[in-house]
Amino acid sequence: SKKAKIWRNGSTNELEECHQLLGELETHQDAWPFLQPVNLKTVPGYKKIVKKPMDFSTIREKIINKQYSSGEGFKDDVNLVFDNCERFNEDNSEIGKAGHIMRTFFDKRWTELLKR
Ligand SMILES: Cc1ncccc1N[C@@H]1CCC[C@@H]1S(C)(=O)=O
Repeated sequence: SKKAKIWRNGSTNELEECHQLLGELETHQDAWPFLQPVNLKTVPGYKKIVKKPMDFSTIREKIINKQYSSGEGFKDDVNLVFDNCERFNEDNSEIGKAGHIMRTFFDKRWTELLKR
């Protein structure tokens, strides 16, 4: 069977680790563009260009409502936030730069959480 993932604190409670990591994302100084859903009324083109909007508050709701069955679903939604950001924003824009910083931060913390 699939080798169980042992998390940093030895817990196998993946979703508790995800909830903790979400808190770190939300309080990061460069999280400001991603805290709430992109405003589809005030951001021209976003609704058409970005097929699956995602943001940190929506991820929080999904954790609370137990909509993730594993850490993988959580990781996929966090990466969706950053992929949407890259698709819509120039790399050297303020929002684009924040997205790259946040993705690097997330990738590092995700790797630290996962001990095979
Ligand atoms: C993440 C993103 N991607 C494309 C355009 C805009 C945004 N964020 C904006 C910047 C600050 C908050 C607004 S928001 C989240 O209120 O739309």
